[in-house]
Amino acid sequence: MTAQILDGKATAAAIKTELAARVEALRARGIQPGLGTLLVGDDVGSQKYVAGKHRDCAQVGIASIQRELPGTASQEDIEAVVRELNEDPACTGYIVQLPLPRGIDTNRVLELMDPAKDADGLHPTNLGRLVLNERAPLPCTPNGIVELLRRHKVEIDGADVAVVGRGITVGRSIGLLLTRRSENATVTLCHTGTRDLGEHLRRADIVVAAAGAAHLVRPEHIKPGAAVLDVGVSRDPVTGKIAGDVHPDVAQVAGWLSPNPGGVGPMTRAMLLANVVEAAERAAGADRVG
Ligand SMILES: Nc1nc(=O)c2c([nH]1)NC[C@@H]1CN(c3ccc(C(=O)N[C@@H](CCC(=O)O)C(=O)O)cc3)C=[N+]21
Repeated sequence: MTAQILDGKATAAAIKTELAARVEALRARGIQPGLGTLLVGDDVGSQKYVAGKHRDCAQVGIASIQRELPGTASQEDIEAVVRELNEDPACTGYIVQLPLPRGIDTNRVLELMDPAKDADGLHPTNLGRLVLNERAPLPCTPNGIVELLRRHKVEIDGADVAVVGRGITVGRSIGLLLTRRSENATVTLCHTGTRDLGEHLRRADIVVAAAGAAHLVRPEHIKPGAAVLDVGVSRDPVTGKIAGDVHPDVAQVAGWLSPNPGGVGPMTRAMLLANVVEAAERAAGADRVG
């Protein structure tokens, strides 16, 4: 038996179709959602990601606002663009593409963003709201993972989840989503200081591998039938090829496996669009109340 595929590409396409209908409804009321991106420097990978986000926007009817600064931009230059995007009514949500160049205080830039326009769901205010169970844009990758599991009817309620990696964008925030009453999972956060990673992985019904360590999660770590999500991206030091955190042979043991690429990545992008649409809907609702 090989694992069933958690098909992020197809699921993201379905979500985009749903979002297109919501955008259409907003536009019928005279509201045009717009996603802004701020890209600093000329990293080819970052340029590619940002271009992909604008392509996604075009597909669902969201307008694009593209801002770019050279890699030599100062803290003040970057903050000036953030202030502009905060003020721009055409921009209903935006992201500052990470990483920012060396020497830039990233947290100071992110804190300057209007939390109501935070399409990544990673603004400190919004992470705080998540802790407090208040409505807020949700972090895109964790939200994409939950949505991918839901739409494949993988049982989350009561599941033991092992998360590998304590990065801000995935590891540290996904437990906040999965332990809400609506998801009801039990979550263990593993990291490089975890004494016996295998012990935690072997008891997990769901494994989220987000460490950025090539093929760290191996078939002998996986409980037969478990759902495994491969979030990591790293370069194999030997072959130079891009590798996920999950060894390919895990497919022989797992019940569900998200491919990489084609799994969590497209879901992250779909959830970014969802945050933009929701922010525009929220703003429209606030308008109505006056
Ligand atoms: N403010 C900010 N927000 C981000 O969300 C953010 C960021 N900065 N910096 C960089 C990382 C990386 N990231 C990816 C999202 C989707 C794919 C994705 O869809 N990948 C395709 C691969 C296809 C391709 O390479 O185009 C897949 O997994 O199938 C990849 C990478 C978001 N990031």
